[in-house]
Amino acid sequence: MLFAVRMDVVLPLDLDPGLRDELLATEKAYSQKLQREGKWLHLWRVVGEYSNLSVFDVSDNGELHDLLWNLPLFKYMSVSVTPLAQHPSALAG
Ligand SMILES: O=C(O)CC1=CCC(=O)O1
Repeated sequence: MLFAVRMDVVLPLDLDPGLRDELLATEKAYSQKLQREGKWLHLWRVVGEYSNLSVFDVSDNGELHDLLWNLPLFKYMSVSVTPLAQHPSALAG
């Protein structure tokens, strides 16, 4: 199942710089592991915002929920999820 996910990140201004660096490094490693596993298909920066648009390929809603819940930055994000289906006019699926 494919899902488009938008993540908007807001880090507290007073977040300890060491903790911030550690969180970002952990987030990067986590996302790259899921990309290598073929679960996180696309990861795009939204121009001008601390946000990304991503596409996930997972088995069901529960797997997506768990992947998102375990994002190291999850507590600093707003997340919106859009389930995707094939478009009948699409050349590539
Ligand atoms: O920077 C972001 O958009 C948050 C994020 C998601 C995966 C990652 O590595 O950073």
